[in-house]
Amino acid sequence: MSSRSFDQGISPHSTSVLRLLRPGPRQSAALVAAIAATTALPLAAPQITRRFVDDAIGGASIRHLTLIAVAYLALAVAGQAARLVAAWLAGRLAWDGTNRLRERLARHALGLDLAFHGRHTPGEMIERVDGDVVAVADFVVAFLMDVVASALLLAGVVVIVFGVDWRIGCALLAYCLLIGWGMARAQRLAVPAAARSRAASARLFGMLEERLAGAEDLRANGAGEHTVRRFHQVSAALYRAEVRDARIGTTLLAGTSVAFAAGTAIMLGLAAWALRSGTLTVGTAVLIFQYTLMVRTPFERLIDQIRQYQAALAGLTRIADLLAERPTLPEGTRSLPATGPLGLRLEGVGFAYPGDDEQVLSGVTLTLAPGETLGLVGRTGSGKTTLARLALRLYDPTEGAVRVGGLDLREAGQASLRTRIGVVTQDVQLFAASLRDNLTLFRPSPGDGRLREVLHGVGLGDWLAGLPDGLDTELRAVSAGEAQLIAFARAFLADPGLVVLDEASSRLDPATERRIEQSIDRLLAGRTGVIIAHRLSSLSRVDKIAVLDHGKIVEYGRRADLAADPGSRFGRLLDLAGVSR
Ligand SMILES: Nc1ncnc2c1ncn2[C@@H]1O[C@H](COP(=O)(O)OP(=O)(O)OP(=O)(O)O)[C@@H](O)[C@H]1O
Repeated sequence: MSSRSFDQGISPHSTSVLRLLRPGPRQSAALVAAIAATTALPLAAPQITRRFVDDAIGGASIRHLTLIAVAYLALAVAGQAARLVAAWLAGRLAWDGTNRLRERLARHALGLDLAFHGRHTPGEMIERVDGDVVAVADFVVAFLMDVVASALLLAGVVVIVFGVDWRIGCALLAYCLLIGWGMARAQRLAVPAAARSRAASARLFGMLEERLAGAEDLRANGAGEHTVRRFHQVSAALYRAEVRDARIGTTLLAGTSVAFAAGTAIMLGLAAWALRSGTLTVGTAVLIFQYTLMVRTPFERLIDQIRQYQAALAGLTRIADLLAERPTLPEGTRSLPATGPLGLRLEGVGFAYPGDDEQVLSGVTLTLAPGETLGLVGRTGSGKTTLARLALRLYDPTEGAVRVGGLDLREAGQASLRTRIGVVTQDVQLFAASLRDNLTLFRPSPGDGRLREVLHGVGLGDWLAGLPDGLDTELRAVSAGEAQLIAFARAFLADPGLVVLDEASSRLDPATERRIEQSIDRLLAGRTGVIIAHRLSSLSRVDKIAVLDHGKIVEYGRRADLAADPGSRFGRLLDLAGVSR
């Protein structure tokens, strides 16, 4: 692997990623020393063998020969110890670097806006933040341990043999170059087969994951047999790819072994020739033989790293691309009013999702005074959730402006936005963590007293009392209703001035529904609210109604006025549901 191929493959962004993996100066110095020892100690071993052989032939005493043998043993042990220390140091370096990089990527990914996350699945992000990072870090360790140490060892062997006999040195150098060239070429044959085998394996796992996730639907619809047949086909494709990969691998291994054996025989022949012509001693011939044997392992390691290098380079590029992603929503610098309810005003708002031509909202104008509540009504796909997302500034409108507390949301800073505007979605995300962490979302707790008070406030007092470890209980099986109430409790804790509420559309039991209704009333008291209403009963509490149809407001006004208007859509909706106006 030449340094040129490294330079060609690594972009400036990737270089900045590698900088994150760089160890401190003391760690680097220790590693350099350990790698130097890992290389130098094995290089010294054949010198001792030469001495032993020549001295033995020269009739040295048993004591003298034993001492040389002990020195040889000590050298071997020291070489292994140095390798262990270097591997440990390189491992530490990789772990530290991996953690730094993973943390940086996770923070970066969390800071990117919804438009980005809409384009990338959670699985893809996990692969980036974990899989790619590990591939890169592993390569860094392997690079230091295998590439650097192996290259040093090879160079050392060639230099030493040159010193012994320049003609044999030349032959060894030519042999190394030939073997290196041959192995690199052979590797090129192996890489596509290995890639095909990995792709087949990814397909199998992707299919398994998807089918297992949908197991309930598949069984309910009697699609099990078809799924198993498909599974069989994908497994067969993996088998074929693996067999091909293994066949190429075995052939290459056999070819490499023959090439090394031939090379060793030639070097041995040269040494024998030099011995006969009297230019070498027997010990030196043994030394050359041993050095020739030493070239095989570094070569194999180097060649193996070419394959790892491809994977690491691909990972590195993807990591760098992710780090180069910038939030598309520029951060404002102003703050929303710190206390009290916040008014909401949409002025001629139009919106299309990034990369999508479809106009999801157009010409939406409405006003909510501080403390007022708005019920958003409309058929599925009419744009209710999208409108809520704009009020939370998860996206910016493509036309018009969204103002909260008099401030255009584009001018507001993230911190103020996230504390002053709260959201409760129907898709409540609970984490495998304690109830306390689920309430505070891992932020410093405002105190157990306050948490208990809020849980009582949303009607979860009895539930809390029944939990084995109270606030420290790890949340596992939580019902949909309880999850909703926990989400209300989160919103209470943040004490926002504007609350966006996407009501649960699924049916809950009457008792839970009542508790949720009560919690909504408490949450909205003294706050401005936008409710995406799925239950008409929720609309009894709102001040205003906006009916959305295909992204346009087709009816908007005070609830009481619309209910009283015999021709209004809202009135007809109430009539249809049998709810009194
Ligand atoms: N992330 C997205 N990217 C692209 N288009 C989207 C995205 N989310 C929603 N849409 C599209 O925007 C339109 C409005 O969707 P939206 O979810 O706002 O409707 P909704 O009224 O909330 O529907 P529901 O009542 O089913 O939740 C739909 O045509 C939908 O396909």
